[in-house]
Amino acid sequence: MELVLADIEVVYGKRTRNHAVRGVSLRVRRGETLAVVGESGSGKTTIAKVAAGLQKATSGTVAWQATGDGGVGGGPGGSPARRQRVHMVFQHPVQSLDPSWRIRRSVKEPLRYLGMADDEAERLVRRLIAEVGLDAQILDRYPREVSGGQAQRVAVARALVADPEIVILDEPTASLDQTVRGRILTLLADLQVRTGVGYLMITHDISSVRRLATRIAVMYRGLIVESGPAAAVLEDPRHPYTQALISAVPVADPRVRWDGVVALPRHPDGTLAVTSCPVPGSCHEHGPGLHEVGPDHVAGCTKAVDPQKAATT
Ligand SMILES: Nc1ncnc2c1ncn2[C@@H]1O[C@H](COP(=O)(O)OP(=O)(O)OP(=O)(O)O)[C@@H](O)[C@H]1O
Repeated sequence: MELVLADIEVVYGKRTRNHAVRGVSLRVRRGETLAVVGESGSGKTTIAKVAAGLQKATSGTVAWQATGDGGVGGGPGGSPARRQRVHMVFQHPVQSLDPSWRIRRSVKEPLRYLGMADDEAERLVRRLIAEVGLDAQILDRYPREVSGGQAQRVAVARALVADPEIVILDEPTASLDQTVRGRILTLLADLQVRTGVGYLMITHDISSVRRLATRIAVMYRGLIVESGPAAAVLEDPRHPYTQALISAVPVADPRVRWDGVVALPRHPDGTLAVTSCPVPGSCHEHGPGLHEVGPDHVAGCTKAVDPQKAATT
């Protein structure tokens, strides 16, 4: 199955209208990881919430399409009674768990919601807790009694317990230290191989992108300005904004985040002053639209600058 967002617009506020997302289209397939990257305020979390059904789009559609991989909708994959289509993992794992519930209850909740009998739910919960590398004893604890890394493993177990098609990861490792971050990324990658789950990952963290992404969508001021296979976008970025983002992060230092730390130069009106931009200031509103720059690789720049050419002009 494929989650398809088409032409999503989100405008916050009635009086002071904030056009947070402008005509965004994307798709996430089972077994794939789409990383949505871009600086703070570019609309990534809003897109994640729309995809998860937690935020209504002002216009556009969110739909599931069959891809013939036997997912939800009567195919051979999994019992529909155990299936949830989409689940979200948030940035702050401890805060995302109800403090008054033992871990067992939090992980079991999606199954209870689906009406599963308690003994079957208990069996599944124990299996998932083992799969995320935790001891079953943790089920009797409260969130305040576990570490941030353990809480994120619990959140991943809870996200996967109802066998979703897609898990939305909103900055899944941002609040964790470097070592724990690496382990959670390994866990997410393993679970994807084992279950075929698809990930829509919102992140600032370039090491997460390099590690997990099969596709990358780059957002700038509510627009997708480039998207394509991860290797193509990382190695041959074509939009000046993507080029600026990638060149601003030294590859050798995975601790450097893709945002906040990176101060990109701006014009007084807030648009980016990217030196390789061929038509500065032309991308204010809906931009020039996306066009193909490589196999399955699109960029929304009038010239979709060739980095080598840009360097010599
Ligand atoms: N509930 C809300 N009400 C009003 N404006 C909002 C709301 N949520 C987000 N916004 C605005 O929408 C724009 C996009 O925000 P969003 O959180 O989606 O961006 P982001 O790329 O996820 O940023 P960050 O990385 O900081 O979370 C921003 O201008 C933000 O201020």
